[in-house]
Amino acid sequence: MTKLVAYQGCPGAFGHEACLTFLPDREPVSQLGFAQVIEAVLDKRTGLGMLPLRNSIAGMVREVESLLPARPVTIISRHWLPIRLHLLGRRGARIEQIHSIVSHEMALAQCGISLARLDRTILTAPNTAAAAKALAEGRDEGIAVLASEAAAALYGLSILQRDMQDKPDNRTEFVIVAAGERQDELQ
Ligand SMILES: O=C(O)C(=O)C[C@]1(C(=O)O)C=C[C@@H](O)C=C1
Repeated sequence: MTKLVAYQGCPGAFGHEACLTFLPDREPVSQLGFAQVIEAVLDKRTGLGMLPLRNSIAGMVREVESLLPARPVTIISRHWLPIRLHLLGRRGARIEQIHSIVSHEMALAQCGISLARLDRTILTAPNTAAAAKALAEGRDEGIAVLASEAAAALYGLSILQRDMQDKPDNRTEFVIVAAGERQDELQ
């Protein structure tokens, strides 16, 4: 049976990249939110869950920080993933046309300096890759998203401006969680 790991978002999300990087032998399973990642683990639909806990610029991921002690899951390992955030637009879009920038609130918080310089309307999305997918499926050339290079390639978006993060060594600590406290019961 294929071993599974739950993550929040869709392919191209940093949670997805964390699964491919730190658990390459497991199949990543997309979940809508962080709470659903934990429920997937507790319901035994996946053996493990991958959750972002803190970022070197933006600090703690508050929702994950409060969920972890509230549910019967154990952190079995911790890993830092480098995070590069690029400004992505629809193919052919130019940066002058952009009126709004959309991303996950943690990603937006990592790019405060570049965003202040651009001075556009800021909108939040549940996930960086979900924002990229919605942009690709829509029609508005005035919207850009902050997301990964993998998301640009997956959803056919153009990179309008590279490396929007405030510091070049930006990184997020991901935790791998399992149900209960016994590591030898993992599926
Ligand atoms: O939106 C994503 O792509 C995520 O995986 C979530 C998340 C987070 O919640 O911190 C993960 C890593 C980055 O710090 C930005 C966003």
